[in-house]
Amino acid sequence: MTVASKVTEADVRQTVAGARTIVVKVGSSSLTRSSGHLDAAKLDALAAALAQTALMGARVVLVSSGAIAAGFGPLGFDARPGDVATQQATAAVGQGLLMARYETAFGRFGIRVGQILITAEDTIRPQQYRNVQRTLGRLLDLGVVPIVNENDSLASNEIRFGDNDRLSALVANLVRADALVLLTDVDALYTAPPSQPGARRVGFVPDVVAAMDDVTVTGPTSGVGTGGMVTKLEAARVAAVSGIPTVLTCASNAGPALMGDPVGTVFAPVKQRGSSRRLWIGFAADPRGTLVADAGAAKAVRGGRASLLAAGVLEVRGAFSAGDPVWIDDEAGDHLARGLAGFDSEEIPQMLGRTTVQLRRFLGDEYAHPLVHRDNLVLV
Ligand SMILES: Nc1ncnc2c1ncn2[C@@H]1O[C@H](COP(=O)(O)OP(=O)(O)O)[C@@H](O)[C@H]1O
Ligand SMILES: N[C@@H](CCC(=O)OP(=O)(O)O)C(=O)O
Repeated sequence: MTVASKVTEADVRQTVAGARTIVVKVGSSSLTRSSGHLDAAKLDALAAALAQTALMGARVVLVSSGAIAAGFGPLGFDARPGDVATQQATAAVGQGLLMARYETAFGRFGIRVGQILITAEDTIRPQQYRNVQRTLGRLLDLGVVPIVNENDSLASNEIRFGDNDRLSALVANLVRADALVLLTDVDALYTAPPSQPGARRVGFVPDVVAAMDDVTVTGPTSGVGTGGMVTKLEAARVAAVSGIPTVLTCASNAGPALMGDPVGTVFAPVKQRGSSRRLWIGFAADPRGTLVADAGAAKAVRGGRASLLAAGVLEVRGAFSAGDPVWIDDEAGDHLARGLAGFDSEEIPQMLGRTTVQLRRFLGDEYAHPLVHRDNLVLV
């Protein structure tokens, strides 16, 4: 949508109702019973609401949690496991069961589903990023509803999304969605956790960045979900700065939310859509190291159109591989930008302070490249 200076709730709801491409995220808490086990009736109801939207011509991507919830019962556990290794094994069992349920549920409407499992690590590698983007695009062209989850069984503890909220915002950005719908176990955002006396429902958030200071949010309270309201606001923020409106409500409101009815909380986009690749670099994962720019390089990077050349870098910190996200800091230690490194951290010390001509002469053609190319760099 075009972002006017005073966008109203009705404008944003209308954009959601008319969205051609929609990413819907459903949390574990909305797919489970109070025991934490998967609730097939809830899953069926959600699939029915999404199928209706898809049959009306929308391109729908579902980001679904629930692998661990679906897996622990069949494995004989009483509750969701707490340790990472058992969670990963449980997700390996549960993910297949979850997909089987979705296949049946969408199949009733003649709709095919396709599974995409993503690790945070995948999302920061340019090749993988393009592959995910291309596959999702092709699935949507084929009329399939892609069902995305974090690849829990392979994700490393250090670098993982954990919750699926931020992943859904990144997917929305990747498929250039017109709307993001976050379905959870509360009907809306409240000014404080709903269990607190005096918490008021918020219907419209014109500026999510400003709103983050005005509401009190906590992590999960259900014992099933992972990120709570904190990561949902973060997802709404990522979507908003990607130019995408977000609706947050409970899963039973999925149908009305997609129709643009006044349910839940709607977040306006805060600026025009940026390049999805750049946004991805900006939000996908935590930087693994730092390149310290000298004053000249810092000025060039701040200008917004320059690559970071080895000639202007004083120091490299941290251990990372080519393609990993890194901070670009100035000499005072302030962050200037995030970017994807062009080289492994071990290769960089010999390159520091050298011009492109010197790099070619002393180290060879393969080193005559920027440490971070401007296409892979986002100012912070
Ligand atoms: N300000 C708030 N407004 C609404 N809900 C909140 C707020 N702060 C915390 N919460 C809690 O966030 C929970 C949803 O997060 P979570 O359990 O992680 O869900 P999901 O599994 O859908 O990701 C709600 O059950 C609610 O209790
Ligand atoms: N990837 C995990 C989801 C983790 C989780 O609970 O996320 P969420 O419900 O979004 O807080 C799973 O499928 O079990």
